[in-house]
Amino acid sequence: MKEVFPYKLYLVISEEGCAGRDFLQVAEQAILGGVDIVQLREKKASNSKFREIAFRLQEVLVKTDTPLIINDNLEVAQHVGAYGIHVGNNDVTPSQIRAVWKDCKSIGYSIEYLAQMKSKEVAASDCLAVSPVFKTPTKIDTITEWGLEGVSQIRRETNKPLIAIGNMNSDNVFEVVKAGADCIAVVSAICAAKDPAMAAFTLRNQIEKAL
Ligand SMILES: Cc1ncc(COP(=O)(O)OP(=O)(O)O)c(N)n1
Ligand SMILES: Cc1nc(C(=O)O)sc1CCOP(=O)(O)O
Ligand SMILES: [Mg+2]
Repeated sequence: MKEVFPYKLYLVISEEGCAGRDFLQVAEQAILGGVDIVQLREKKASNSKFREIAFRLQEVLVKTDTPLIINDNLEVAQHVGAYGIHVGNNDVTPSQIRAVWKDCKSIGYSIEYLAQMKSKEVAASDCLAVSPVFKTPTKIDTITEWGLEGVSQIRRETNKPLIAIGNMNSDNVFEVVKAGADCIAVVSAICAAKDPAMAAFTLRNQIEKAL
């Protein structure tokens, strides 16, 4: 049987986050290096701009059959025919998404409190983000810094695929996977790297070593 979420290295990208470099080239290079799923996270774009950027990214991703996840925006996700969507506690809920987007292949949901684990929203999700594993300047409106013990604690509560996010880098991904993560999601470790392909390759190697 095909695994629902076989992905190991998850790039979260925005046009602005690539600091002047062409974000499509960054995505392309990252995939060459070992990224196998990409999320477009455009927090400030209008719907029409978000759609336009998503279509451009989708054109790059289809060449390698790499799934596109849209952050937050259900309208954009459906419009571009994305693989799935990622949402948190202040967004449209996984159960609302499930009710209206019948062929959505992946709903990701951020876990910020342990109490969420018993919720119907976790039940409606396909994969869960440990949000964040470590504090990060890339996203400062976070609540719990889970740490390695938090990853293991959430692991014990679910068999759903766990995505670790927040300050993930080549020095810590090995132990984060050992603690129970199935997939590592990054922004800076790839988007701010001089060589995104090499950065992805190094991260992927560490992940594979830990599995
Ligand atoms: C893979 C992944 N994990 C967590 C998040 C954070 O989602 P959320 O809590 O909704 O915060 P914003 O990204 O919307 O600011 C994510 N986007 N991706
Ligand atoms: C998009 C996002 N979500 C987070 C969460 O904790 O839910 S942390 C984050 C940004 C991760 O960036 P970096 O890899 O640069 O630390
Ligand atoms: Mg969100």
